Amino acid sequence: MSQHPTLAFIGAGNMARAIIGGLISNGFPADKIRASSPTVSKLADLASQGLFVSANNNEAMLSADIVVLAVKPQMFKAVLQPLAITAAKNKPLFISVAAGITSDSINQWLGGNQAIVRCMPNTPALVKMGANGLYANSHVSQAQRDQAERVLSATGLTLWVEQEEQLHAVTAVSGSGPAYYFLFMEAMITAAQKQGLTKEVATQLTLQTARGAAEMALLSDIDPAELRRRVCSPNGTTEQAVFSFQANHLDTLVDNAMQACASRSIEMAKELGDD
Ligand SMILES: NC(=O)C1=CN([C@@H]2O[C@H](COP(=O)(O)OP(=O)(O)OC[C@H]3O[C@@H](n4cnc5c(N)ncnc54)[C@H](OP(=O)(O)O)[C@@H]3O)[C@@H](O)[C@H]2O)C=CC1
Ligand SMILES: O=C(O)[C@@H]1CCC=N1
Repeated sequence: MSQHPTLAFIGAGNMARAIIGGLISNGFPADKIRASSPTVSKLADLASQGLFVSANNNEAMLSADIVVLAVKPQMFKAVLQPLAITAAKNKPLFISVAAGITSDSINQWLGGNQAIVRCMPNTPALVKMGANGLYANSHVSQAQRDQAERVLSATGLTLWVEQEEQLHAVTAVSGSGPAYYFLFMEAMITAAQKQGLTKEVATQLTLQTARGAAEMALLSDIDPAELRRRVCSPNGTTEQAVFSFQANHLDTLVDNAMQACASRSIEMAKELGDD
C-alpha cells in the first residue's frame, strides 16, 4: 500500500465534504479519494478537484482501503446491505460517521466479520480544526486503528474512547457542539446590533472573540473557569453579564441541551438499529 490509503466516501453531503476538504487542504491526494451518491451531477465539484465520483456505491468502494460511511443514519441499513458482497471480497476498513448507529448493526448489515471504526467527527474538519471521537470494534487490527487515526488526524483532534456507549456523549459535546457555538454567535450578533453596532461590526467582533477565547483556552495551562475570572474585574462590566447568565441558569440550560442530544443518539440506536 502506498503512503496514502484509497478512501471511498459513501454519501457526499455536509460531513463527507467537510472531511474531504480538510484532507485535501492537508495534502491528501484527491486522486486517492472516491465519492458516491445517487445524483452524480451533485458531485461535479468533487470530480473537478480530481476525485473519482460515481452514482454506484459498490463501484466507488471497489479496492478501497477505507470506506467512509457518510449517509444519514436513517439510510444506513438500505445503503449497507447491498455492499455486503463487495465487503466480504475486499475486506476494507469501514469508518462510520453516523450518529447513533452501532458497530454491531453496521457489521450485521455488511454481512459480518467487518472491521469497523465508528467516528463522531464535526464539520470544522473542513478547516482542519475538527474534533473526532473514535471507537474500534473487535475486528479492527492495530494497523487499521493506526491508519484510521492517521487519516482522521489530518482533519483535527482525534481521540479514542474505550466504550462504544461513550460516543453518545462525544456526539453531545463535539459532534453537535459546533451548532451550539454558532447559536451563541447568532445571539451575540443580534444583541450587539440592538446595542447599536452594524451587523458587519457585530459579526466580526463576535467571531474574533470566539476564536480568541478558544485559542487562548487551548494554548493556556489555565482552566476556562480561571480564564473567565480574569476577564471579570471586581465590580466591573463582565461580572454583570456573568451574574445574568448564572441567574438564568446557563449551566442547567447547557446540561439539559446536551442530555437531549445524547438521549436522541441513544434513541436512534434503538429506533434504527438491528442489535
Ligand atoms: N452534519 C454534521 O455536522 C455531522 C454529521 N454526522 C453524520 O454524518 C452523516 C451524514 O450527515 P450529513 O452529511 O449532515 O448529511 P447530508 O444529507 O448532507 O449527506 C448525506 C449524503 O448521502 C447521500 N445519499 C443519499 N442516499 C444515498 C445512497 N443511497 N447512497 C449513497 N449516498 C446517498 C446524499 O446524496 P443526495 O444529496 O443526493 O441525497 C448526501 O450526499 C450522518 O450519518 C450524520 O449522523 C456526524 C457528525 C456531524
Ligand atoms: O444532528 C445530527 O444528527 C448530526 C450528528 C452530529 C451532528 N450532526
